[in-house]
Parts: sequence; structure tokens; C-alpha cells
Amino acid sequence: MATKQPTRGGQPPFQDTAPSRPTHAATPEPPAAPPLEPAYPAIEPDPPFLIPEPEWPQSPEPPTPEVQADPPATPQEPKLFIVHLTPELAPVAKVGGLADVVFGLAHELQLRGHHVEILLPKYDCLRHDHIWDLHEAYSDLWVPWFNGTVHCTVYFGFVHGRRCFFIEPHSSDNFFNRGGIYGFDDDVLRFAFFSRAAMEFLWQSGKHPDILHCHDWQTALAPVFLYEIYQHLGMTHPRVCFTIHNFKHQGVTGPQLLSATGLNRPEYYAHYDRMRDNFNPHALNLMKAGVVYSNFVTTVSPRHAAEAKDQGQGFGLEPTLHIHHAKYGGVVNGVDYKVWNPEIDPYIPYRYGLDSLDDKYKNKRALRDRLMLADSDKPIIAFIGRLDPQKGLELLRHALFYTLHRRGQFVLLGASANGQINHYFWGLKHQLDDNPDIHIEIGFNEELSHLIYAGADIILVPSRFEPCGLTQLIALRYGTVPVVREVGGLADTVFDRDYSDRPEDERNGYVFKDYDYSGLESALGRAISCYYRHPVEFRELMRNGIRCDFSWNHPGRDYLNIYHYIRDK
Ligand SMILES: Nc1ncnc2c1ncn2[C@@H]1O[C@H](COP(=O)(O)OP(=O)(O)O[C@H]2O[C@H](CO)[C@@H](O)[C@H](O)[C@H]2O)[C@@H](O)[C@H]1O
Repeated sequence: MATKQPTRGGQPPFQDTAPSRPTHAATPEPPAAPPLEPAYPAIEPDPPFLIPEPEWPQSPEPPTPEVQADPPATPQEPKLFIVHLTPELAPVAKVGGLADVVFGLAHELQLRGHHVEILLPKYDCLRHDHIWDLHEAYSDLWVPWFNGTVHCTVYFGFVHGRRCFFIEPHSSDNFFNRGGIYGFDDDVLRFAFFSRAAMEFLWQSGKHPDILHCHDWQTALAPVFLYEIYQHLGMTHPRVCFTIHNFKHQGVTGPQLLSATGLNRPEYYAHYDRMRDNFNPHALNLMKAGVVYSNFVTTVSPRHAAEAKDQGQGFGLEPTLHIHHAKYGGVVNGVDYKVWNPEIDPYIPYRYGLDSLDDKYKNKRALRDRLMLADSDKPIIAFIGRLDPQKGLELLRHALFYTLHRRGQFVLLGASANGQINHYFWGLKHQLDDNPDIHIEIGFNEELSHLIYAGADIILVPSRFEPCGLTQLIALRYGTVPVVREVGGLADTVFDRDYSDRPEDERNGYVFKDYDYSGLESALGRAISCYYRHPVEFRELMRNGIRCDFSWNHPGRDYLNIYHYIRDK
């Protein structure tokens, strides 16, 4: 049996995980720099709401069972044409939570009667089994790039009812034929190209959305292109909402970007008020550009919005967020309960809900069978996520051994883009291979994740920082009790059973504050004790979680309020 302090495994490669950039900008905040809000021309009357083009057939996929009433489209509210620009979309191109958010939000907006389209790259690794009726929609897109143009084909298809356009460039750079989504030396150029191509597509195809909703640094150049290029060509209608899912990755690059994208004029763009990185005066920062040029900027929880602006979690964008604070806020993500719902989940062998909670334990057995874990009365503690220093890897590793010590079982599902980290967890896996109470699965496996959410008793989210976090929200729906660090969206959504000042029926998990082993043990230890010693109370906690409403209903409303606000301004 492994002991609490392992003797093998070597030094984890993720120990020094302090943000590589200082938390305060080296460049002082300019005293009276006026916000550089794009001076859009006066808002023209809305064009008639664009209904789906008649030639697009309806999605032929079978309807999914309805588990909750769709919110009625409010007749008095103007219907919007909303385009999402995104590098990820679940489940066809998913690396992390951003993919789920675009998938869920787009559907919610559609349910409310708005016309939504999603633009993303046509990666060679798209999951075609989730795309219906894929066909060529636009064959003659020419995108300016350096001193020439790149020919692109645009495909249209439905991803579980969402209308999607996939942009495929034909160039020797093979931007999106790399067998993966991120992790290449030219990532900034790849996504700068995508943003330019998306804007060019909107313009050439005569689409004038009311709202362009961009996600993360990968699409942050779109509002720059809109304001600096396309509005002068007549695209004066769209307003831009920019959502930051993760401040850690900002798309910092050299001035070559400007000649590639046709923006040119380095003396103009490399200005502190526009795109110049707050640390490196010779670099450009795409995320900063997105903040400066968008009409509204959100991150994915109010707590993280404050942490990023005022508490050193903005990875250097703090002064920029201060300058633009009037158009900045946080909206907690939702979960798509048509996908993440144990009552209808096709990936779990036994469906269950509040009234049939016992069937959750059949899934626990199925999970043990599948992962060859010992059959016992022990609780299963799980972690699902990217193996990134953000996720609290030292605490995760500690939790694994602490769980064994406290008579629990541990399941870890994760992967890292960093070879060293993957290697470390492979080492841990080999070290613990014979232990019947541990399973470490390295890789991305959406189907398995459903079974883990359903079969585990406790989900652990020990993040260093967490803009929102979807795993705890999904786990709550599956009656799996979250143990989380009190940070970002985790603090906004999980309320400690013993210490929260919320009413008892709103307490749904365990929370710890300090990023250290004793902090983790205090919360995980209480959760395991409750499981063993107070099973009735533990069950009540599970029920409280299932009763939480983290659907897209509320965030959908919040985003619509933002959209209407920036349209009316
Ligand atoms: N190996 C694996 N196999 C199968 N499924 C896996 C997996 N690894 C992760 N997942 C799934 O991917 C999603 C991850 O959600 P997170 O909230 O952890 O997102 P992430 O940190 O990537 O994104 C950022 O964006 C999201 C969305 O805004 C924020 O919630 C978050 O705080 C921020 O860091 C979940 O649906 C999870 O089940």
C-alpha cells in the first residue's frame, strides 16, 4: 500500500508555477489615458432580423428528449443575429471548457429565438461524427495575408443543431492540418489568420451580425479588424462582446503580425493604448487588443472579474482592465443540461436523478469495473481536467496519496499539452499501477468523463486560479460532491457544508482557502469523514447539488442584456 509521502516519482515539473509574468505591470499605468473605445459611427436602424437562409436544411439529427421547458422567446425583445468566433466548439473541437461554453450559450440564444452562427477553423481533427450535413457553402474566399492572399473554402454544417461555418485555408502553411488544435510555434499567426478570414467571410458574404461574440486571445483581433478595416468598407453594424476564459494565455507576439494581417503601421498599433504588451515594449498582445477594441469584455465569473482586475490574477492586464473597467464584468458559465444530465445521459449505463439516487451507485460499480478498481465501501474521489499548473497539480498529486491514506479510491482523467507534465503523470501511473484503489487515465476521453462524473462520490478542483470551472458545475448535477479551492468561479458556485453562511439547503460542497497541503486536507478530509460517518448528511449534500440550477438560463439572460446594452449605447 502506498503511504502518504511517496518515495518515488521524482520532483514534479510543475512546482514553480508562479505566474511567469509579474502581477503588476512594469510599465506604469498612464495617468489620464482616455479609454480607447472604438468610435463607431452612430448606430443605424437594425436591419430586419436575418432568418436562416432557406437553402440550409434543418438539422437531420434525432431530437433529444426534453428535460426542462425551453424558455419562451420573449416576443417584445428584438431578435438578434449573433455570430460566435471561436477556436473551440464541443464536441467537435474541444480542448477545454471554452468549447462547452460556446456550445451551450449558442443553443440557449437559439432557444430564445435569436439567430446564431458559429465560425471556427476547419481542423483536420474535427470530430465529424458530430457534424451533420457538412457541405461547401462558400468556395471563393480570398483572405489578405502578407503581400498576397490565401484562398479558403467555407463549409457549413450542423453540430447538434448549432449552425456552424468551418473555414479551410488552402495554403502551404497548413494552419489547421496539424492533427491538434494548439501547441504549435506559429499559434498566434494561425489564429490571427483565422480571425482575419472570419471577418473577410462576413464581409464578402454580406453578413452584418448585430453581435460578434469573440472568445479568448485566438479571436481577439476580430474587433481590431472590424474597427480599423471593415467599418471603413461599410461594415458599421456589428458590436463586439469579448469573453476571456483564461487570462494566462494572451497571444503575445512580435510586430510581424501587423504585416501578416495587413494592419501594418507599427507606430500606431504598438502604442500602449492599443496593442503594446504591458511588459514587453517590443511585443504586441492580442488579448489586450481585444479588451481595448471590444464594446464589452467579460470573464466567466464575477469573482474572477475582480481577481483579474484588482488582485493580481490578470497576468499583466490589470492596468488595461482598470482603464476599460466601465465595459468589463463577469458572467458565471452555464452547463448544457441536455448533454450533462444523469437523467438522459447516453454515456452512462444507469440513468438517475433526485428520485432515483440509488442508481448512481450502479454507475459507481460500472466505473470500478471499467477501470478495474477494487470493489469496496470506499468513496471514489475524482479529478477531470487539463493537467495544467493552473489546476493545482501539486495539490492534486498530494490528494491522490492523502485519499489512499484516508481509505478512499482516486480516479484521475487528464492530459497536458506539456510533455514534461504528461511524462510526470505517466511515471506516477506506472508507480501506482498495481494499486487497486487508483486509476490514472492520461488522455482526453469525453465519454469516460461522463461515467466518472456519474460514478464518483467526490470531485476535486484544487485550482491555483479558476476563472469559472465547469467540472464542479457538472459534478453538482450528477450528485457528485465538489471539494474546491475558494477562488474565482469555484468560490461563486460551491458553498461549504460546515462554514458557509448560506442556508443549509444551499450548501453543496467543501471549500478550502489556502493553496497548501493542510488547506486541501482540511476540506477533502471533512468530505471523506462525512461520507463514512454521516451518510445521511452526505446524501443531503448530493441532493442540494442536484437541485442547483447552473443551466444556461441565467447566463443566457445576462449575455443578452450585455448584447442589448452595447447595441443601444
Ligand atoms: N482529459 C479530459 N477528458 C475528457 N474531458 C475533459 C478532460 N479534461 C477536461 N475535460 C473537460 O473539459 C472541460 C473543462 O472545463 P474547465 O472549466 O476546467 O475548463 P478550462 O480550464 O479548460 O477552461 C477555461 O475556460 C472555462 C470556460 O469558460 C472556465 O470554466 C475555466 O475556468 C477556464 O480555465 C470539462 O467539460 C471537462 O469535463
